[in-house]
Amino acid sequence: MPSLSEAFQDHPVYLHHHKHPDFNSLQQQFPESYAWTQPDSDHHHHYSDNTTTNTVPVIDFKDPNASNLIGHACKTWGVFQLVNHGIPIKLFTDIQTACLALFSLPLHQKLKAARSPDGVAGYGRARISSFFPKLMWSECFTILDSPLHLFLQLWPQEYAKYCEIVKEYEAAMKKLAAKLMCLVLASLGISKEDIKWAGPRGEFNGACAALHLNSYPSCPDPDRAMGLAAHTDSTLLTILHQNNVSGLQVLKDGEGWVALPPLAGGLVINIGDLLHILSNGLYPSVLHRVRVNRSRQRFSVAYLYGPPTNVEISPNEKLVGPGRPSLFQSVTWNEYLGKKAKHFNKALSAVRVSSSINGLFDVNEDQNNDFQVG
Ligand SMILES: C=C1C[C@]23C[C@@]1(O)CC[C@H]2[C@@]12CCC[C@@](C)(C(=O)O1)[C@H]2[C@@H]3C(=O)O
Ligand SMILES: O=C(O)CCC(=O)C(=O)O
Ligand SMILES: [Fe+2]
Repeated sequence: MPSLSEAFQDHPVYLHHHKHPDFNSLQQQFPESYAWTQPDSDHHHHYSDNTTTNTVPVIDFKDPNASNLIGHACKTWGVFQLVNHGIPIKLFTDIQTACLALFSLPLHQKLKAARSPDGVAGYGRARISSFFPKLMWSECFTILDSPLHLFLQLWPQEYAKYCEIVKEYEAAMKKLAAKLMCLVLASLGISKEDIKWAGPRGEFNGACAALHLNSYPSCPDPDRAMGLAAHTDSTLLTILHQNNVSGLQVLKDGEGWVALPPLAGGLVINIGDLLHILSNGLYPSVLHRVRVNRSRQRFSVAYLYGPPTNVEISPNEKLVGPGRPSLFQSVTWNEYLGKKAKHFNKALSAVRVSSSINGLFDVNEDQNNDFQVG
């Protein structure tokens, strides 16, 4: 089975035209290369958090009705917050401590574990940076399975302690993701028997995943900056832990950008593009972005969860029938990551049956690669 680390071999991303940021030296100044809007531009009106009263659903995992609630949240939002999931708080404090230790290292040290242009794992800026003319106010670190080699570079003495934290965190996320998959699929009328790689008890053992640590330093001009530009994840689902600093927003039809305030001990679960495909378009992969603020550094830990890299994902046959044509071609995760690397937010349209037959693109696709930040 090809590994996730090979996903970008044919689509290297060279970010050398912008130097790596040293945010420690940028605390006082705000270079124009990070400015997504003009000073006092009209966009400022759109910038303030939406005053909507509509909020992202919060779901109690122990609720006997959880599957229905999850189904409703996935269909209407593509995202929800999960509480009472049984993951010990200590795991969150540990992984957040690891984030702080990692991103506080001097830049030259972090660069010893830099991600290569055709690689997935390591330190750098978000891959999607290459699609934008402006820099994002963030840095990230991606881990596939074991971080041993990378952590040895970062912490020649203390690597073992941080490796252990990552190992425990990944194991807990893997279990939770499998449970969530069962509930999400059940809400679509799909059972684990319908998914070949689910395994007899729905353990989804062959699943692939990446752990993505994000740091958003405090910013001298947050209104003009962008922490992480609007994107969807290519995953089946993503499980995100944020420290107690807000910034994450999701785009809701007819509402605009809606903030997802951090809930103590809560997790954000969002649908990714592959589940959008598997659900034959019933569950939207939600467009999300991160804004930054003037005084507080924000950390987040995303567990990007997908199928074994060589498994073909296509609309489930239970969701296809007369009057309900299959909307997507079948695609493996690695193939899809390749499309994402090439087309970014137009990748879903690129695997749509209608667009490939007619050479047409979705009517709403133009907005998806838009540079607009409002
Ligand atoms: C498995 C992966 C999904 C991801 C690319 C990656 O190889 C590891 C990083 C992931 C991430 C996180 C930030 C947003 C995103 C679009 C990106 O550029 O890197 C996602 C990728 C994705 O879901 O497509
Ligand atoms: O930092 C966040 O809240 C979101 C991060 C994210 O979207 C990602 O890592 O894919
Ligand atoms: Fe994301």
